[in-house]
Amino acid sequence: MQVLVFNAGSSSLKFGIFSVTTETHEVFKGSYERFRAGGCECRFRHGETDERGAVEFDSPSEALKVVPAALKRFGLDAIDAVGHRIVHGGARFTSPTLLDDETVEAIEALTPLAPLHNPANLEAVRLCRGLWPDISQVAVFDTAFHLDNPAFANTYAVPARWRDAGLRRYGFHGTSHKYVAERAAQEIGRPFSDLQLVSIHLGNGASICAVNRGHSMDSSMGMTPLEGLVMGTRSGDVDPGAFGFLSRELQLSVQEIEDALYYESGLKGLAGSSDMRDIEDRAAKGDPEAQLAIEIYAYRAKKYVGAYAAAMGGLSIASIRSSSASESPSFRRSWTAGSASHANGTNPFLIPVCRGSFHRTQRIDELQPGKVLLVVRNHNTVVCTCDRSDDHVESAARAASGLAVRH
Ligand SMILES: Nc1ncnc2c1ncn2[C@@H]1O[C@H](COP(=O)(O)OP(=O)(O)O)[C@@H](O)[C@H]1O
Ligand SMILES: CC(=O)OP(=O)(O)O
Ligand SMILES: [Mg+2]
Repeated sequence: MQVLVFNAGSSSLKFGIFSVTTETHEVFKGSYERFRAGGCECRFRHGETDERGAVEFDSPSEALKVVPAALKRFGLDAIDAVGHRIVHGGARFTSPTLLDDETVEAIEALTPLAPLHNPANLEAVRLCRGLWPDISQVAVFDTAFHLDNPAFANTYAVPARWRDAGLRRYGFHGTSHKYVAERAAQEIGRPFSDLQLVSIHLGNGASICAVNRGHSMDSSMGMTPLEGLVMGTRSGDVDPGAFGFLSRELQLSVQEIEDALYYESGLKGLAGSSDMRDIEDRAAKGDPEAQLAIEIYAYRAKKYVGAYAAAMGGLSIASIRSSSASESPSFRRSWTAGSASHANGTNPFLIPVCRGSFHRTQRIDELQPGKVLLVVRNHNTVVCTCDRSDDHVESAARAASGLAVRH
């Protein structure tokens, strides 16, 4: 079965064709990213072909329209099912779901809780439903993995009437965290259900998940993908007291504050660009603003790792799925800063929060681009071989093939 999969993210459009039999095998991988006014970068990989180029689209939505032609050019337009990564599935979507008018409408209703994502995800759904009305379209949800988080982790300490209205924590990047955690367990040959794992996902959106003995226990994102880590354009954690301050001092409306937290904050707010590659270039030339932005970004992530290790009562593995971790020397310096072992280049951030010592830790500067690093306590360290862009899409391909067969 040939499955087309879309991950229409906040800063990129990724898609792939999977051949799904007993094994799931990616036969084509396409992406449009680094959108700027007037253009973006594209890449298509198929067999021996690895084509890179610059094209004129200035948004993922523009790029989406040419995907069918790109697939046709590679002779890949015979499709049996389509899988879509959908970011917010609310409390309703607990598992992969066939898309029809009613489910699409329900996902659309969740747009206020994921304004950067659900509209982009649904554009891909609409395009595919228009092109292939008779083919099963399946959604997999970032939120589903976290839906059984314990109440002490997913409840905000706010008035009951707010909670009754639906104010609660969800968590995102669930397909990625689950995929990486399962692969981590496989790599070290231990049951998933035995491990206390912290999964660190650093992309344009970024989150950390405590995966406790096979289940998501907590994650740094909340009701929306705005809480938690510093991201490309999103602030992550900010004192809620900021709303009153900004309203009184700068006379900003709720909408203005929310827009700034989603679109103008994070790395962009700190250093003028949302892309770690730009900031790394400037940091390497000694730009203090860029250096501080990277320090803040790394520091916030490290804080969550420590918190989750403490919350789970231990830590077997930390995994990092991140281009910045693999390719930004300033990030790696900040990540290992503040530790006595810094001098020998190990990645010691876990030591203060773990009992015992590390048998051996992976040098973070050995992390290969596109790979996931696992830091394993009392085991030989393993670099897991999953590609950083496979996590959401592979989950979607499996789900789509399963549901399409049953449909
Ligand atoms: N070579 C690189 N070096 C440093 N950072 C990178 C590199 N490639 C990508 N990044 C960072 O990762 C982000 C893209 O993450 P990704 O997860 O692919 O996007 P999305 O969150 O839109 O799916 C970029 O915005 C950039 O900050
Ligand atoms: C949920 C989220 O932040 O997704 P992305 O990383 O694709 O922006
Ligand atoms: Mg992403």
